[in-house]
Formats: sequence, C-alpha cells, structure tokens
Amino acid sequence: MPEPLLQLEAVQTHIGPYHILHGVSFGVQTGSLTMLLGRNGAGKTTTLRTIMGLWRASAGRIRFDGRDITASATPDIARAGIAYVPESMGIFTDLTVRENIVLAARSGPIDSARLDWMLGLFPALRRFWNLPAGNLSGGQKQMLAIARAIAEPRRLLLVDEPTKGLAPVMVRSMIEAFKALKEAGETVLLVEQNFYAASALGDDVLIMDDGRIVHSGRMSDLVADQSLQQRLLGLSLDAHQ
Ligand SMILES: Nc1ncnc2c1ncn2[C@@H]1O[C@H](COP(=O)(O)OP(=O)(O)OP(=O)(O)O)[C@@H](O)[C@H]1O
Repeated sequence: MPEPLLQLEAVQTHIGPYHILHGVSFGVQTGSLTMLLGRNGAGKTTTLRTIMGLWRASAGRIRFDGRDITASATPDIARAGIAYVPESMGIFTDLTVRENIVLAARSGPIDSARLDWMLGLFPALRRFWNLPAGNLSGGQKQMLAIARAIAEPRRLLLVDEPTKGLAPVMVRSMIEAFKALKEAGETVLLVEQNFYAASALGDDVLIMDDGRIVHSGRMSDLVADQSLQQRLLGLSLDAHQ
C-alpha cells in the first residue's frame, strides 16, 4: 500500500488539565473517503482540531504528504493543502452566498470551471447566490461551508458532522455531494454519527472511543459483518439510523 497522505502516529492531546487523545494512530489514503465514527465525546472533533494545529499534540507525530506537521502553525497546515469545515461551519451570515465563496478563494478569482463544478455539487447555492447566507437553511449553510473549503483545490478535506440535525432529504443531498467529491478524486476525512450516511460513503472506517481508535478497516467489511457492527456500533454509536 502507498504511504498514506495523512498519517497520525500515537497522537496524544491534552486540553488544559484533561487528557483527551490517548495515542491515536491511523492513515488516510490519497483519493479515499475515510469515516471517523464514535459516540459523543469520543474525541473525533479533538482529532480534527489536532490535525489542524488548533490543539497541539502533546505526544506522537502527524505527517501530511511526507512532511511532519505536528508542530506546524495552523495557517501553514492550511497552506499545505488541508481544509477544515468545523461543526460551527464558519460562514459570514451577513454576506451573500457569492461573497462568502469569493472571499474563500484567497489566491485570486475562482476559475469558472471550478465554480460551475462546486455549484453543481450544491445547486441550492446557485439559487440563493445573491441572498445573505443567514437566510439559508441549516443544511444549505453546511453546504456553503463545504463549498468555501473547496473554493480552491485542496489535498485533504476534514469535515465535522455535515449531516448533523439535517432532515432526511438534506442528508441525501449531502450524501450525493460527497459521492461527487469522491468521484472527483478528493481525499476526505469525515466525522459522522449517522451510520446510514457513513455506510453510503465510506471507503475506510475508523471507530473512536474514549480518545482511542478501537477499530479501523474497510467500510464494506463493517457493513457486511453484522456481529462486528453490533459489537463496535453498540460500543461507539448510541443511535444510528
Ligand atoms: N475545550 C475543552 N475543554 C475541556 N474539555 C474538552 C474541550 N473540548 C472537548 N473536550 C472534551 O474532550 C472530549 C472529546 O470531545 P470531542 O469534541 O473531541 O468529542 P467528539 O467525539 O467530537 O464528540 P461530539 O460527537 O459530541 O462532537 C470530551 O470529553 C469533551 O468534553
């Protein structure tokens, strides 16, 4: 197997006095969509924030594209090609959808082919192009946040619970958008609680519990193995649809 694009080795993270990640190790292969699952408080968001340098790993190593980024500053990690869409989304509600997207492209105007591709992934954004982003629904705001993250080509996209709180029809649109991202060859690490969405999308799956990876493998193997699901999802996912 080629060297993973992203590799965590025995990463530990403390937040103040709290020891949150207890030696997290996994790899994300180029072009794969890897699902990071686990119950509330398992450490999924902390893992994404540690990759981005928003929390500092207190031990272990994070390599991206062959480079050690464990001690890199967040802007350098972003410049290296990792985009992060936090659960809180980080969009400008007073600005229009267009302005939100234009501002996300820091190195100059977005070329029209890329813009067309992005708006093809999220057609609602085209409909509300000139409306303030604050008027969008929760799911549409989430889509805008993802569109902002991919306004410029990225090597790796980290997305925290994009389907959280969405109506089933919106979950389906989000699944379609991520399928299209996969087909375009994007590499994605996706935190999910919704097993329906996770199983529809994941190439690889990681399950976290109590700051540790308790399972890693192919999503298709997990989907096909009821007893493994029972054991792991019973352990790690309180509720899944
Ligand atoms: N700023 C903080 N200060 C102290 N503890 C924190 C802080 N942020 C997170 N934690 C703790 O770290 C643990 C892991 O939290 P994290 O948000 O990474 O979990 P998660 O798996 O993403 O959960 P969720 O699905 O609820 O978002 C939890 O016990 C949480 O209370």
